[in-house]
Parts: sequence; C-alpha cells; structure tokens
Amino acid sequence: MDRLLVLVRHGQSDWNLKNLFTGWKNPDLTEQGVAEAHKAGEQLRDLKLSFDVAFTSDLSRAQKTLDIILEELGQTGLETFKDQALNERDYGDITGMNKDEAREKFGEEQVHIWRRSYDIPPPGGESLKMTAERVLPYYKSEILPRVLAGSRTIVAAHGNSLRSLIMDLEDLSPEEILKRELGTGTPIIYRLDENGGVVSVQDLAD
Ligand SMILES: O=C(O)[C@H](O)COP(=O)(O)O
Repeated sequence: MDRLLVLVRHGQSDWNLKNLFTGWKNPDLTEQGVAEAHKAGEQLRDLKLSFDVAFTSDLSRAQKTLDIILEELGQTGLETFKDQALNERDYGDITGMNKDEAREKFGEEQVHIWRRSYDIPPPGGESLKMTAERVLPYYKSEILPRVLAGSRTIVAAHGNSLRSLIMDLEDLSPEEILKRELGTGTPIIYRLDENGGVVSVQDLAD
C-alpha cells in the first residue's frame, strides 16, 4: 500500500516579501509565490504523483498554494479539509513588525529565540511547542488515519506548523528542528509504514 504524505509550505506571501512577522494574518501570495506554487505542482506531476485527499489551514496563502498545485495536477475539486489547527504559529505582539527592525529593537539573539527556540513564545504568541500542541492532535486524529488507510494525502500549510509536524515525524530533538528551514512552495514527500513511521523522505529543495 502507498502511504503517501506530501507536505508543502505556501509560496512566498506579500508579508514574506516585506519581511514582516505574519503568523495568523492573511496576506496574499506574491507573483513569485504563485510561480512557486505552479512549480511545486509541476514537480509533483513530473513524479507522477496524485492525491485522494488534501488538508490546508484557514489562511489563504496556504489554500491558494494548494489550489494552484491541484490545478497543475488536473485535480481541482479534490476533497479538501481546511482547519485552523494547521495555521502558522501565532506571532502575538510582534505580528506585522519588520524582522530587521525587531532585531534592532530587541536584539538579534532575542529575535532568534522567538523565531527558532522550541518552547519560548514571542510575547502574546505561540512557541513551536504550543504550535505542536494543536497541530499534532489534528494530524493524529484527521490526517494520519487517512494516510494509513491508503489515501494519498497532501498538506499545504506553513513554516512553523509544518516544522512542528516534521519534528514529530522525523523524531527530531528541539536542537535539530531549530536548524530546519522550509523553503516556500517546496514539497517534501514522505512514505510511511503501517504505524505512521517514516520509511522515506524526499525534500524537493535538495
Ligand atoms: O509567520 C511568519 O512570519 C513566517 O511565515 C514564518 O516566520 P519565521 O521565518 O520567523 O519562522
């Protein structure tokens, strides 16, 4: 049985381009982001992959990325579940702030801790651990059972909601996930065993 799980971070958004902390805000894809989504769809098509079910967040940059990918695969109208459990990490009070300006105001090290530490949240926002605490229950109750039943599954979501899932899938330590950067619009292809363990992983960025 093919237990296929493809994860893809949304294409570049307007606020990625402007270098702003985005979190739960809802900017659109840029032209480059749209192009990245088309490329992701082409890459999956070239690998002759298709899907039985899709999952995405409540935010339009991820939904549009998924729509474009499905269009490239000739699969518009595929059964799709949208849920805020897959939303980006909430950046709290620093949402909307420029990342360079935040470094000037709070210091390089503090901003790095907010962005990449495991369990220290930005003020009023979510740490990666808190993000995992909503992503993983949703993954385990809604997504994984379908993958294990043989439904070929694609998940279009966000840098940190996907990092929290990848940490669990690949059994990474807080130190290891710290260094894991996900490219915009770049699919990662997993094949799972009957218990949900990873048999193979192919990051199309490599
Ligand atoms: O929410 C954001 O600003 C980005 O999508 C992810 O931010 P990060 O690169 O700080 O994890």
